[in-house]
Amino acid sequence: MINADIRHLALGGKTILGDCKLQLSGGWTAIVGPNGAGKSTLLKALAGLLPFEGKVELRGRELSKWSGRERARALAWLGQNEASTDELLAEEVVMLGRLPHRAWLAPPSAADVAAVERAMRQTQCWEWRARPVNQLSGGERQRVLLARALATESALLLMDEPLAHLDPPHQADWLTLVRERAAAGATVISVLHELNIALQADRLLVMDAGRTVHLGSPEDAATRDALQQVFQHRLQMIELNGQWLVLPAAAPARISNVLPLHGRRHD
Ligand SMILES: Nc1ncnc2c1ncn2[C@@H]1O[C@H](COP(=O)(O)OP(=O)(O)OP(=O)(O)O)[C@@H](O)[C@H]1O
Repeated sequence: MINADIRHLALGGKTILGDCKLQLSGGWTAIVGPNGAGKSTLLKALAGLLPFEGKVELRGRELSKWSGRERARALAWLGQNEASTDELLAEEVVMLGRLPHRAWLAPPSAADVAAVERAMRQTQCWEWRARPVNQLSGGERQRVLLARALATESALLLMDEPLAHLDPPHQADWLTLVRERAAAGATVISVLHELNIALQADRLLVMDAGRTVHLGSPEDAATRDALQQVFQHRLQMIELNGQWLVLPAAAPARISNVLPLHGRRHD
């Protein structure tokens, strides 16, 4: 459903991306890599928010040929540090996700209102729908922005650091939501710093120095090798009950003391 070949992207006269390729259809893909690798920039390019040399195709048609409205319906975007909607009420922010579905200046339809309520209940922010976003905590605000993305009901969700400010129970809720959307046929692509959450994705897209270096399942040893390589072998990777976990290599390896006998390491 999304096919990209970004040959060159520059910002401020500096090359940021080169040789970024991906082809994804369905499922959840986590983009991971070191600071400055170009993860956020790649996600913005996939959303059509930055110019570049190369192409991004959605459903076989170049993104640059989609109208703004078609694009806004086709993909939902959750960015980092969005402050432009701070003066609005939480419910108004989520309703922005329905704009691409509405006729010019038309009031929200019953379907729009229902989609907003559904999304706000899914991210548990319905209770504070009448509060201005600038009075919410970081995690509460993030849940409103996530609801806005969900309310779009797009088949493609692009999320940059969606877990920012979320506590562990809400991170787990986000995982459930993403899995539900992927099971319903959506393609979810998220930039994640939390490698332990990223390792639960269907696929990891590993980036380094402005390039995509590997795309594969967390279960594949080659994917974990790519992770070790881009993080300079500074990860301890441990398999616990069928799930791979990561610790910074500099941290004391105390978890090995509590590993069951079948625990495996991938250094
Ligand atoms: N507007 C800009 N002008 C010039 N350079 C930029 C601009 N935006 C980003 N960069 C640079 O592009 C590179 C990639 O940035 P990007 O935010 O995509 O990385 P990232 O992998 O998401 O990083 P992080 O993990 O630190 O969030 C960085 O070196 C950054 O300094």
